[in-house]
Amino acid sequence: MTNSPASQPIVEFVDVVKRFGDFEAVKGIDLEIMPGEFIAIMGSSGCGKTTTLRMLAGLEAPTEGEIRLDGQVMNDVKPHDRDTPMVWQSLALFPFLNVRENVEFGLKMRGVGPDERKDRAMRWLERMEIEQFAERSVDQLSGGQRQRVALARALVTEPKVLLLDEPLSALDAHLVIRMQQVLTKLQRDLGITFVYVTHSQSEAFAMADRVVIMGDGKIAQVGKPRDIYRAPANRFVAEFVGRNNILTGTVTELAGSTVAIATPAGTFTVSAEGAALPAVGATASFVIAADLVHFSPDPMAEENSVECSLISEEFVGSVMTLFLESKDGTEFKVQTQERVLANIDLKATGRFHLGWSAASAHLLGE
Ligand SMILES: Nc1ncnc2c1ncn2[C@@H]1O[C@H](COP(=O)(O)OP(=O)(O)OP(=O)(O)O)[C@@H](O)[C@H]1O
Repeated sequence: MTNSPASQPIVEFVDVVKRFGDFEAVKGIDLEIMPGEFIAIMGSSGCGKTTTLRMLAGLEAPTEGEIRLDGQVMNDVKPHDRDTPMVWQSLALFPFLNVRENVEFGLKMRGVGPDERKDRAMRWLERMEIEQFAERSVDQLSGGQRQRVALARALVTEPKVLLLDEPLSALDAHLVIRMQQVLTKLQRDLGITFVYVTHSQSEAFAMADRVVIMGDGKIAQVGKPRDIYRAPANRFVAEFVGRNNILTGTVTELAGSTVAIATPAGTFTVSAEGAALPAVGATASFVIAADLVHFSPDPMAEENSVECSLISEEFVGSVMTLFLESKDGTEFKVQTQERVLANIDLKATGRFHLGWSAASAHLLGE
């Protein structure tokens, strides 16, 4: 468990670079993680997220920069001398040990005696609700049960930081949701810092306090899930997060902190609150989250509006996404609850007016 004062980061990356030969996999990252935070590192394949986690675990050494744990530089500390166990997709449970022995393993390595080992392992198996399988061989367990054994094994030594590398990616969709709940509850109850690598936005956004978006070996944005979704820092993050409309045009007017941008689909106003104001004549991009776009078969009194024809619709759970196109061919996405559409015959209506406020549009940085 952590003894760090809450205001001191438990993990610090200071200008960390990792090169494999000539190839730079991690290109100078700075990141502070606070005690008790649930951090998700997210990005597409090859962006360097696993390498970042492996450096924190001590499985790779940084080429440049410093990694600190609780204020101590860890660059040359071996994995087993760190308080940062890792749980990953393939689990790496020992097939020749039973469930309880797997959980006891880390304690045995630390010289804890057999009675205490057994007690502590059993407590963790109970906590993970798998104590009835204690004497079973690990290959007689389901995927979800194995995942719980792996968690119990990592947590039995009461680490300061738990590292998780795509731990749910081999599980069925329904089990993923169940294990997400188990993990978030566990993290809250224990107050341990979790650093969780995933390529899945839904996993990252559902569980993490803050999400780190990585692209091409660099950190593109760090923030709360909601802030990343509503206010992506740049086009890369906006595209990665998806479910939004990204428009680009020329700045035609500045009025206070509102910017008018002429795009092929029309001229729209965007709030530049908190962002650097672009110059008139400059090219600028902005994003409007699909769920902040209103729509109606009739013209609307909104700050921004555009007429579109409906191309297709997608229905997932109770959420409906409409794909539309303005006269010039710009695509728009609108997301709404299915019940809102209950009284509209989409196909017969065909054309819709979309509208949004300047405040719900967000100016993108470089
Ligand atoms: N040991 C290694 N030797 C050479 N290149 C490596 C090594 N490990 C990783 N890389 C390269 O570094 C880059 C980043 O790899 P990393 O595993 O961190 O990506 P990732 O974001 O976790 O991707 P994925 O989601 O596919 O696991 C990749 O281009 C990868 O091929």
